[in-house]
Amino acid sequence: MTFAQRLADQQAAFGPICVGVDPHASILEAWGLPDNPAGLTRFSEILAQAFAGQVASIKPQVAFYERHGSRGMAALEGLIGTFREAGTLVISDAKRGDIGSTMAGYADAWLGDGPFGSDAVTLSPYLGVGALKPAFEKAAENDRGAFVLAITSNPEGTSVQGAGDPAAAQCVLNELGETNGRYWPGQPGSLGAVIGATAGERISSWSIDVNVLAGPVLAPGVGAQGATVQQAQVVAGSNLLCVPVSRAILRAGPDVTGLKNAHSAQNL
Ligand SMILES: O=C(O)c1cc(=O)[nH]c(=O)n1[C@@H]1O[C@H](COP(=O)(O)O)[C@@H](O)[C@H]1O
Repeated sequence: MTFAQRLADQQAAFGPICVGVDPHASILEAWGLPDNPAGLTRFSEILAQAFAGQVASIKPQVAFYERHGSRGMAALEGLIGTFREAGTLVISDAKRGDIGSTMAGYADAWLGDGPFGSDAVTLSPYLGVGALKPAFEKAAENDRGAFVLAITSNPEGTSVQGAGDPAAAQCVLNELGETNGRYWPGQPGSLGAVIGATAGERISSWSIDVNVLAGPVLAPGVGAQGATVQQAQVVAGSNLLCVPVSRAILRAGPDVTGLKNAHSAQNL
């Protein structure tokens, strides 16, 4: 089954809120855990108790594992394996992007069957959407997905993403839509876009058509960055909406019931 279909099925059962797994030093401290690989492992165990098999998806931000070197990355491998075994989709937030030949290495790492193999990965299109082709091919071959940055939740992206007419962000969405149509004709594609829940005004002022994507939209920015789930619904247009929420959920930890309630409170 395609990633797009699996995401739709999971969200029909559990709702569109994806648990953002961002173990900032301050979150570990608030949870009474050390800022080291053992702390990350314990953090993952608590998250698994609260959410494995009980939410549609999680989005681990790999930076917070990378900062602890190989033992940090081992904790990430454990997290990915535990959640995928429980049937929860894992969207690894690695924001990769490089020339095609190098991209093939990233595609193997994040969309293959190795230790970081995930259901989907986030990608950056600055080297060109076409340069990401090895990841798109791997996604099609292995029933995985990708979310490519289009209009990010932070204000600093505006000068680059809004440049040109049509805006660069529209060009990214157009190329993704064409590629979805080629790999997954007649059905929703598994190549998604990242469109911040905070991006409503930019979408209007740049005259962006998000529906050309015909794939899922990952809309971060809800909670700590000030946007609401209703704003996220607007930016996704007619595409399937997936809403990652990190700090606004994790702040309720380490109490497992508190975490579950914080997830439900955001859900539609
Ligand atoms: O790709 C992302 O997930 C992402 C894109 C974007 O435009 N803005 C954005 O905040 N993110 C990520 O989404 C998460 C947001 O975290 P919270 O603001 O705590 O919910 C972080 O992991 C960010 O790296």
